[in-house]
Amino acid sequence: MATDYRESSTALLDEPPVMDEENDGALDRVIPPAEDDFDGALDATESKRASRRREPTLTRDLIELTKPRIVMMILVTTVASAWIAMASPAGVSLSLLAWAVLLLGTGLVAGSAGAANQVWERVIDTLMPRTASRPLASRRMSLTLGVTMTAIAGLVGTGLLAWQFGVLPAAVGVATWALYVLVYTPMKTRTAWNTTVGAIAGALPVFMGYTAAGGQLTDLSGWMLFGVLACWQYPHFMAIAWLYRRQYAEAGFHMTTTVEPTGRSAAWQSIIGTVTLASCGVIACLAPAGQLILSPASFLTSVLVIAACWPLLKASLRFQQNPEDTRARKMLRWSLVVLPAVLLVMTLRMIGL
Ligand code: HEM
Ligand SMILES: CC(C)=CCC/C(C)=C/CC/C(C)=C/COP(=O)(O)OP(=O)(O)O
Repeated sequence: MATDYRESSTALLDEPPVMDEENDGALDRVIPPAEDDFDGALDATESKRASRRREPTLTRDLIELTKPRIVMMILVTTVASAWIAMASPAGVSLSLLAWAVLLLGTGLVAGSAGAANQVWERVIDTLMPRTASRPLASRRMSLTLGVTMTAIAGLVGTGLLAWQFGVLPAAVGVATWALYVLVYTPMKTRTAWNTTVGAIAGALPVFMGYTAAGGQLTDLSGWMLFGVLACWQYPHFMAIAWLYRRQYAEAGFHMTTTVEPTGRSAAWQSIIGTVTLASCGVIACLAPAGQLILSPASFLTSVLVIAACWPLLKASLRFQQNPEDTRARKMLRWSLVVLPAVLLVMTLRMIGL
């Protein structure tokens, strides 16, 4: 199992982020110290991390190279998208083999994108405690192996998708890969608009699942799925960008919280992202086949979407009142619950609830 990504993510959700001791004076002028950052907590964080740390092995490093948690969540969105597409006018039912190929192919292409990002960022990753122990950054894995695995996973994944589902889902995968690796990754050190590009890249995989199951690129439900995914990434990432703002600033990344360190912009982006995410979900529930249907099912599922988004909106509003780590961590936790919940409600609606 992955060492750095998993550990740091768990720590991110549970504890105050570890701040670098060096350059604090200079950095404090730009980004004030976190309110709940105190020595006892940092010591506890370090010892918890040390007790969780497992010996890196080649297998664990290969998994970690793919950013496995993001891949898992991408696969959740792929399943929901394919299910929803199956219920669309042009939808086709997927066999067990087709499901397996869809998940394997998408997982390999997404894993290849995560690996390529780590190849690209192998030097800058050494500058952040969050990423410094990644296999390539720590030099446990050679660059040749990293590049080889990136290429094999990408080519096999794309080949599988093209073989089973034709050109369209495979082409969406290639386009997503290119946007994430070749556009988003270099943008991270140039402009905070990188998050918008990342949000598009993170949402595009819904069209892999959607088109693989016969959905058309012109379908409203496909675009509402895309909207849910793209908007969700604002509360999701603004929380992370706040918690890691010092590490991002020290490493030279341009994120909303490093260019606008009061947290106000991050908070508003989270609020607007959550409201728009809920709106996309509601539109999809009201018009599952493209036309407005006012029925008890439309009403019930719309209410469920709003109820599912409510805790995230509340967390974002509380963060807006007072941007601090505990509130950001709540936003992040809720983001990871809200996405599968909204996708579940949308799926139930589309398949005929
Ligand atoms: C603008 C887009 C996004 C950015 C910048 C972003 C960034 C991040 C970062 C930096 C982390 C924390 C990792 C750590 O603690 O080291 C994270 C966690 C995570 N992200 Fe995202 N992410 C984005 C979009 C997505 C998308 C599209 C998905 C999947 C659908 C996703 C799923 C996750 C998951 C599941 C976690 C794991 C939290 C955990 O480890 O428990 N993210 N993200
Ligand atoms: C099918 C396919 C190609 C899927 C790709 C999925 C994809 C593009 C996910 C993007 C999510 C994203 C922007 C993560 C943050 O990366 P980061 O580089 O900011 O994270 P880091 O700082 O942890 O490296």
